[in-house]
Amino acid sequence: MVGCSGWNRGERQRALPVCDPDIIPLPSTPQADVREEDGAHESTSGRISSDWKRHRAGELELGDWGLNGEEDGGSSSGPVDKGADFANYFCTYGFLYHQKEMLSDRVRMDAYYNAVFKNKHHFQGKTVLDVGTGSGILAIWSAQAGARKVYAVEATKMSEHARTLVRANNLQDIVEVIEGSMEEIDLPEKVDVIISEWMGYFLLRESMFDSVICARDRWLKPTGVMYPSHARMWVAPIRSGLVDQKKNDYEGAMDDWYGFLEDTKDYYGVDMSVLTKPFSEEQQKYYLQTSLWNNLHPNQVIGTAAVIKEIDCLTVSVNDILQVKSNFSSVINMVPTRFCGFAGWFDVHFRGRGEDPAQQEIELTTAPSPNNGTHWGQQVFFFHPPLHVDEETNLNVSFLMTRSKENHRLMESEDSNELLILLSISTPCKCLQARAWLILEMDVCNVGMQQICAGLMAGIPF
Ligand SMILES: C[S@@+](CC[C@H](N)C(=O)[O-])C[C@H]1O[C@@H](n2cnc3c(N)ncnc32)[C@H](O)[C@@H]1O
Repeated sequence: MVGCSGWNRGERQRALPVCDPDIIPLPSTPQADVREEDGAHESTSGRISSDWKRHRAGELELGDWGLNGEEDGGSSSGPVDKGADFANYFCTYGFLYHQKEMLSDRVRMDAYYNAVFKNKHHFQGKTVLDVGTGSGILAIWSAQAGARKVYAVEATKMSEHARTLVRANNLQDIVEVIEGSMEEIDLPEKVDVIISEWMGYFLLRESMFDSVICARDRWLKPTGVMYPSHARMWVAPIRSGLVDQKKNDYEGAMDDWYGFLEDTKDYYGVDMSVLTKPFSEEQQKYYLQTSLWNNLHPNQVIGTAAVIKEIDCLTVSVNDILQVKSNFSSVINMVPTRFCGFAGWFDVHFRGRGEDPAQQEIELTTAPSPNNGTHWGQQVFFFHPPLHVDEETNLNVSFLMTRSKENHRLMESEDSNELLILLSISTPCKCLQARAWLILEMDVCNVGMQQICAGLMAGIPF
């Protein structure tokens, strides 16, 4: 089954992802601009087109691109079904419009450009492997920075455009574009540098880092350098007007349902009201409690941000990223405000390696920013209803995010001490999803309760 349009309702809900249409929550949905009470502006607009955001959110179906599941982009690997993997993940990377969206992300581009050209010593006379070269941009920069040889591996037909671009820039003697899956191709030699832009939403979505790890273990020399070299995941409490919009949307869906019940009874003689509860639960699970993509303004972050995962790209294993587990504290640092949920984002660093460091370290961050948003934005998890909190309220948070197995069920949990909130985001990418628990314990004299616990279960896109 390729997607499922059953969830489409205007622009609010999206097709269920391909791999697990029955149980996987909806992808994050770019929302309309909403203004907070204090004027904070949550924008999902900007440089990045909605098609791109929808792609990275995994929302587009094959039909949207005029492809069918039989087409083979030369793309798959391992145990993942090749057709599904191409349909879910690789197909859109084969389009120029789509590569252009990444190439138009100035924060991303400036970071990689500076990382390469301010650290030419890592490239001059060296061999480089670009994992997932796309248009070939990172391979071309590597060659321009002085690399002796660059292997540019790309799973999709974008490899043909990359080859054309390499030739047009007269770098064909240095850059060799190889069409194929990183896991399946062979190189004639080991390399000094692996460069790749593998980061998905909330860092680990897309599971592309698995391919980079595989490449590193097979092809990086013992003295080799990773670009980027380090990555971190962050979480922080937020306020947001979108929480009200989501609630209104949910109530609108229920009003619509009641109208539908009346019509069905009046016109067709069948009383469907017995389905009201499952319909409502479906709406809650797959819309109300589904996390979403957003570009937050920094003043919507209402407490200290915490690092929940640190990755050394040189040493990390796939096992290390199957789960993200963290206990952290956050202190509300804003005058009485609404605590609507959490936002997650990431940064990566280009530091070289211990004995061969960068001359100039570069950071690429996707944190909320007034004017330097990225196409990654932030992933937002809401509570319903939001809580009112005072300055200096302590939040003690346990975070557990696990890459899901195919067809796993969303977890349910009952605990009398906990208010369980199920939030979910989803991905069709590589048939891998994840779920996350976020247990929130608050020091809540300010809100007049002893303890509030919230659980979060999310299909985090890996
Ligand atoms: C996020 S894009 C980055 C493209 C380009 N490097 C850039 O920075 O603009 C990732 C690219 O990697 C490719 N890719 C992902 N996994 C791959 C794999 N296992 N083997 C080969 N290519 C892969 C995708 O098709 C896509 O073109």
